Amino acid sequence: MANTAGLLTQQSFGLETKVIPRSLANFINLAVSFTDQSDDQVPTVDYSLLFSDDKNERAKSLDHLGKACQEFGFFYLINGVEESVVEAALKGVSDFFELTNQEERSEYSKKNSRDRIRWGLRSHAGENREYLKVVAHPEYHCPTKPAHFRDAIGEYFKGMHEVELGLAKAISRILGHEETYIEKELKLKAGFDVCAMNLYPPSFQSKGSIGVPDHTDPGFFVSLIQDVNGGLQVLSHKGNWVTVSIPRNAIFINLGDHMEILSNGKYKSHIHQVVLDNNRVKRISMATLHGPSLDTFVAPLPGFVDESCPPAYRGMTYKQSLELNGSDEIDVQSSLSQLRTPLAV
Ligand SMILES: O=C(O)CCC(=O)C(=O)O
Ligand SMILES: [Fe+2]
Repeated sequence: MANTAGLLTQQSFGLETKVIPRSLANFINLAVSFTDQSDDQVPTVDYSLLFSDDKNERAKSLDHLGKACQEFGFFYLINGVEESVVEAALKGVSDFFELTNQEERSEYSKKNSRDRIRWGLRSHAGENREYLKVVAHPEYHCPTKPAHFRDAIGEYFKGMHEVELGLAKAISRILGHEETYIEKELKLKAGFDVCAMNLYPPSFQSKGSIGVPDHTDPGFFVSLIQDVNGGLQVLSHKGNWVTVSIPRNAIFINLGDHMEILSNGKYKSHIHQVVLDNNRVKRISMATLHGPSLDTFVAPLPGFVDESCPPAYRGMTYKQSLELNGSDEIDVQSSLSQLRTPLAV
């Protein structure tokens, strides 16, 4: 049997793969930073400092977040959601895949384009994962089995929604606006959030080494947690694939397509992929795509557009952009390449 959610962490050292206790994750992450290309070390942002009463500390951490958004587009967030809530959510997802049988899970296979819960099993050369997608916000949908699954992931969504509003405030300030600017522009209080809970390899076997092919995600940002490190890679500004090794008590944040559109390309949505490790390690991830409300018209904001910087993206509602390629809302597929105008860089 593979590892239990939240107990073990896997790190890759060169060609060798080791499974290590989660409690050693911080230490190992430090060790890895010496062997990684330090230029591409993922920044860490302390959520609590963004709202510090100490003016200097707050200004310093807002500046750090601004740089993380502009120079990376992704970062580890600490002190956002309590570790026990994250652990319980991952355990809930693990239980969903372990304590239900495939027939029960397949009840959530595609029924129609308005599905609010959807299960799928992909096992071919281009994609290898089993997933459960649920709409987490503005209404929360979730299978009722196993017991505690709904509550465990519901607590995580509640915490992450607060963090989403907090990050919107912080980024609004960084951009020189009043703090509810992004929240209002994206109508985040009615924001459309979808969570993809993924199991790799699907049913412990895969056909090929790709878990999820390279892609970007729509929305404001994606928050991601995982039970073992290794597998998720993000393409940095410098063109390097960086392995996402989430420190203990942190959440990985990757800006989404609609932040790139809103900022007229100042903040980029980054390509990422999941690479499997020859079926040797079971991995669970929970990727939540935090989006604007479905009726929000998203286009580059006036502050990012002028004569020397014309709009590099076409505007449309979030719903239209999710359906542009014939996908359903719950698929949360990117349409960024179709939204870029010839002026995009
Ligand atoms: O499983 C992961 O680490 C990432 C999954 C992902 O990128 C997605 O569901 O959009
Ligand atoms: Fe993704």
